[in-house]
Amino acid sequence: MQIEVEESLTFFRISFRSRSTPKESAMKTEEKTNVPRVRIAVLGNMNVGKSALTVRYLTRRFIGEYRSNTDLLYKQTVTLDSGVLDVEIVDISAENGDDFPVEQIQWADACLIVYSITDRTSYEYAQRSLAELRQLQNSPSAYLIGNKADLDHLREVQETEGATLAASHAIGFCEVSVADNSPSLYKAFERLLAESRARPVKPRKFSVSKMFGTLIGNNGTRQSAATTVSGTVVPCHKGELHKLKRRPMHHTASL
Ligand SMILES: Nc1nc2c(ncn2[C@@H]2O[C@H](COP(=O)(O)OP(=O)(O)OP(=O)(O)O)[C@@H](O)[C@H]2O)c(=O)[nH]1
Repeated sequence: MQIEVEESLTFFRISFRSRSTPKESAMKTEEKTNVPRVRIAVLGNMNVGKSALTVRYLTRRFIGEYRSNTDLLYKQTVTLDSGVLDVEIVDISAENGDDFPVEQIQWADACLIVYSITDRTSYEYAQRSLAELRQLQNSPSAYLIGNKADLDHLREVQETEGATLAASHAIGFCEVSVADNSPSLYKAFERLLAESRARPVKPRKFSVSKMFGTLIGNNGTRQSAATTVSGTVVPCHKGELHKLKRRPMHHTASL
């Protein structure tokens, strides 16, 4: 089954409307003043599950086929134990070729590098990406994820290989199954958010004209301390993302 992006977004928008009254929305806007922001780039070869993983984290849902040949920017507000955080996640389309997406990575405060344990080529892509990342000045913090752990019978990459690669770059690593809703996925995001939490910022104006849809919160199965509040999805065409400058990172010990 293939779900086109816009169909999915319509679904999310409907769900969002039932959640807040205009008064509540206004209050949320006010509360958002000075909300810290963290930007995450999700990087990996084609078909490793980048979109499924991003949507799973933000909505707790698994979308089997999420077809998009452009980068998608997700904006979401999450509540962690220590407070509210604006999270922006760019799901980098691998269909734009093999070039390392420097602009997207420089835009981000943190980078999730994903491969599939069933696809050695995707592991090699992750290896190259980590090597490229290391070359960048002021490179974002990173985390390595081996996805599709439910397909152990098709495994081409051993867990120790992922762990060794991550250790050689001094970053975190876990294997997950986005399909099976592995709790480790949420821990990976939370660790990245904790490492990359941005400092408080001035209020921002969201571009309604660019707002293609709305992502909703959870489906009642709370997986972690993070609770999704509201969000938007913005398709980012090549060259658009880097116009948004990265703000200086503000590291905190914990959220
Ligand atoms: N078995 C299994 N399939 C998964 C898992 N995660 C994603 N998939 C499937 O893998 C395929 C690719 O998932 P996507 O999320 O579209 O992957 P992507 O990396 O965004 O792909 P591109 O858009 O090509 O860059 C889809 O058929 C998903 O249903 C998982 O944990 N287990």
